[in-house]
Amino acid sequence: MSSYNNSACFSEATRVAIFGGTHGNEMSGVTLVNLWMKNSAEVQRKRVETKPFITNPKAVEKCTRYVDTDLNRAFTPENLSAPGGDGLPYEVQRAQEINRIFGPKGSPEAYDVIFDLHNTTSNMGCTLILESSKDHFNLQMMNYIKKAIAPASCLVLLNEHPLLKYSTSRSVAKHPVGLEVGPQPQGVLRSNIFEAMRVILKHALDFIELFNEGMEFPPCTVEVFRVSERIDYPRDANGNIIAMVHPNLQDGDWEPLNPGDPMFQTFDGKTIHYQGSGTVYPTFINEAAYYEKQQAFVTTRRETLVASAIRKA
Ligand SMILES: CC(=O)N[C@@H](CC(=O)O)C(=O)O
Ligand SMILES: [Zn+2]
Repeated sequence: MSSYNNSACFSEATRVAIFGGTHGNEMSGVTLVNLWMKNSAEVQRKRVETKPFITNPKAVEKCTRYVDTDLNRAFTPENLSAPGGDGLPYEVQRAQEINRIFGPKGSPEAYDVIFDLHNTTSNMGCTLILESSKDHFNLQMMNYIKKAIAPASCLVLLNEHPLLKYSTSRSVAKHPVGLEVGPQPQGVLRSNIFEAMRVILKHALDFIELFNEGMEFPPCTVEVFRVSERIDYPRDANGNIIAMVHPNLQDGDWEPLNPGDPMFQTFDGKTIHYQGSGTVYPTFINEAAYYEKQQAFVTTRRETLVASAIRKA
């Protein structure tokens, strides 16, 4: 019997996957997953079967983000149902395989939880990425992880923007969780970033184990940063970049950016100021992989979400 009025019930989360190499040049996730594929003792729990998995082996081999197209944008209904077999782009074929193994996306047979490990060149620290503000299981997990790693901090980025949301590898699972840790250059391993990622995974798996053992989690609140706007670099008529991230903004991920604050610096030294309507919290500032996506940073707004009590059905 539940001790709370409105507990949300979920079935036991026994099928859990850890994805690395969704982007083949993000080395902490690639390295941790390769390590756990050799010996998975560290990521197993009594009531959880954890499958470490390299999602884009060809990109890992070449140490590039992707081969044909970004795998972490490829899990659309169109791609997942596209006929064409060997004629399809490599990552679309791979998305279909991953959907067969860990999905099908949106079905009761899908994996319970998928952790997808990423690194960023931005100074974001530890960031957990959620795709839904209504997934109370994931919100409770975020609360647990934040408490477990304190006084170290770990922020939650919520991407449920109608236009800026994309079809991730982890979206195949019932409860998708992205883990983004930086700063770490592409193709480089940094021990502090690697260890931070490893610790978050430990707490996340401990949470799932406690849930499966029948622990009931009381209602709580979770501070999240909701994706609001994509900001591109200033460009000339030919589409070439004419300014860089301003030194005041560089490495200032999660720090408030107010209207009038410096945002870009042109090559001839002029400052371009932020023109928004209120305080925002920029993140993914100067991420290397986002030059091709015409994104200098994203703005977010801070909110507090309420998670209901949860327990095992
Ligand atoms: C730098 C990087 O790859 N970030 C991830 C974020 C995510 O997993 O949602 C991406 O753009 O796919
Ligand atoms: Zn990535």
